Amino acid sequence: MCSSSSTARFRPFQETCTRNPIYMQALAVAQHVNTVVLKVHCSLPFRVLGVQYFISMTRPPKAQPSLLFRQLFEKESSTYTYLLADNAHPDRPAVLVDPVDKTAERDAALVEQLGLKLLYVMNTHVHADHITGTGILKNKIPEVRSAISRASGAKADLHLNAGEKIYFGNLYLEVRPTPGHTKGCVTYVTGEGPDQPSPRMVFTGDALLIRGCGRTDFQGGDASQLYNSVHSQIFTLPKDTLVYPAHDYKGHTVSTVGEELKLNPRLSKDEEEFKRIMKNLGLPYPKMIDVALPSNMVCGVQDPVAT
Ligand SMILES: N[C@@H](CCC(=O)N[C@@H](CSS)C(=O)NCC(=O)O)C(=O)O
Repeated sequence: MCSSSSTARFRPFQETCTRNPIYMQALAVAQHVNTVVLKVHCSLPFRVLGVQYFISMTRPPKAQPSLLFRQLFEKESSTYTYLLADNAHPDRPAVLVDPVDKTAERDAALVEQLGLKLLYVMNTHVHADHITGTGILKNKIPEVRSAISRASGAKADLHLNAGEKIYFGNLYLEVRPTPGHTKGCVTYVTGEGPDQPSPRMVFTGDALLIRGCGRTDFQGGDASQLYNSVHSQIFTLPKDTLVYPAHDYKGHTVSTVGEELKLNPRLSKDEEEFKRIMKNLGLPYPKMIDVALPSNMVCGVQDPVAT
């Protein structure tokens, strides 16, 4: 609301700007962030040299965010599955990242309830601890295409290469190679630009976990490679980028690049220290590894009768 103070004297905008360094500073800040418009007639009153000024900041209308986003959990393997869709597009096209066989029915039902058109089921890598839900989803929704990195060596409808953009409506995920946990690991990052989600979101699979990272002791794992993958492909993203991993064992749901750069107890160290930590993890092999690996090399169960 505008002030109704009778003592206030109003000066024209030009005059106040050129005569008053505080206004000049405020204007510089406003121009810097490029979203704020200064006016001299409303809100925040302040007094300089006995003259009452008023300043208000208004944001221009922002484009409606069109991303529909769901983080879903499978408790036996502590796996996160992510559903993303372009809500503003008439078809509401969608992608699923890292579904699990045990919760594939739930995911398919959610897609249907929300009226989405599922285009791709995208895996970040060949998982060793659970069977992917990709095959089951393909059986339930025949138009769906499975996707995984070419480097994984797994069978899929779509083999992804570094830098590729996977579109769902006007939104997209960019493919970034992040080997080290497995040789074919990739990370998916939401698009860059005014029409894409802000802040950006990164789906890191097992390369980067919240306050942790994927193990490097099988499937072509390599600690040095993982360290360099995360530092070059993930930690170079803006600090406010939201980090969504494929697993969490401690109840975390989301982090940021800035938070992990500073607080990740493994990846915030130098490479030599990181390699020492990874060598001494002493984790038992995943219980499901012998059934999960062969199944995931063909993107999961292909025949519903066999489930
Ligand atoms: N106990 C679980 C497997 C736990 C495990 O090894 N998780 C992997 C990701 S799935 S291959 C991992 O990289 N963990 C890193 C860590 O620091 O925990 C099971 O038996 O399935």
